Amino acid sequence: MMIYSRNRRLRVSAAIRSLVQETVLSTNDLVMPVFVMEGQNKQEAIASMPGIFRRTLDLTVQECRELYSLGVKGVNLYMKVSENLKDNTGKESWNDSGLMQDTIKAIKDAVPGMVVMPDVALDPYSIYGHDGIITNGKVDNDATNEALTKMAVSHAKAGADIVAPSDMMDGRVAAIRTGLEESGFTDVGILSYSAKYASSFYGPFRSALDSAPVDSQEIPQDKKTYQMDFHNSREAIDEVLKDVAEGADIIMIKPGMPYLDIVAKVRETIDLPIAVYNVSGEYAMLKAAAQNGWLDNDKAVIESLTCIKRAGADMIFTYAAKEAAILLNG
Ligand SMILES: NCc1[nH]cc(CCC(=O)O)c1CC(=O)O
Ligand SMILES: [Mg+2]
Repeated sequence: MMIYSRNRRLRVSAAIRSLVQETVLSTNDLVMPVFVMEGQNKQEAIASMPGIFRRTLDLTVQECRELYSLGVKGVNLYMKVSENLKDNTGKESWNDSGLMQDTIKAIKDAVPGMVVMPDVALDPYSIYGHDGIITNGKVDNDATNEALTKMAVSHAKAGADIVAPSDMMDGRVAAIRTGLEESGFTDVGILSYSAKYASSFYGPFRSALDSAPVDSQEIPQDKKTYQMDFHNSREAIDEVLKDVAEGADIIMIKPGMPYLDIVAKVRETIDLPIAVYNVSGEYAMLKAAAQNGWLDNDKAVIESLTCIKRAGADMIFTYAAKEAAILLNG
């Protein structure tokens, strides 16, 4: 039997393979999450995320300069909030001279071209470690939306390009959009974490910010009443379509690697840009294996990010953004 059609013909040389490549990762696809803390000229390593640090504002700005010169054009900001500033309402989050607001201003001053995307969620500011205000032992959806709106408007005042709500309250995109329009911030975009799952892969992030739900009988011990159930995928489409209708500019799916079926499905459904979050636990797994010599770090980084793009991501939030940019720049 003659075989006329041979797929291996297009794999014969590196040059042919490069001509037929469907998906190519570039620095244009990368967004770096950064952790900021109070103080000056200090950085603290995060044990469960090798290569990742919490930095004070001055060092964060320096890092943003470096990222931008490597071609990373977006940063996603998270604050380590002092215990004495935490309460149930999260009101420090809309303090116009809070650490987040100062960080946004400082980055936009030093690196104006950098797309600054602050995280909009209450957990780092909450004494309970929840993404919402607690009323009678429950996460109060509508009260939380009011807080998130104040927070997003305060970020916009500080100069944020795009606000990124990661809380999973219902109706918060519409609330935030209305707040931004009413305050005149018509050009500030919303990147909505639309399909965010209650995931065990967020563990290293929560230890980086000390933001896990606190151990108490009075409050839910997990985030399952607002983040999605990982058994479900059709529900993700419903979440995404609602956020599109409410005025989201970019939608996010999170986590990344174990959820690429969701990314592909959403890609077929909507035409807005899709962001995917390659989360802390995914990063930790890869680093742990690489440190043991069980995986080739550089190859695994580029492969995993390229595959996330292949599934349908237009941009990837990843702790490997800097090292990937260095590798891509050759
Ligand atoms: N609003 C909280 C938030 N924003 C980003 C992450 C996780 C990111 C990561 O694991 O890298 C989390 C954790 C959570 O929902 O508990
Ligand atoms: Mg939703």
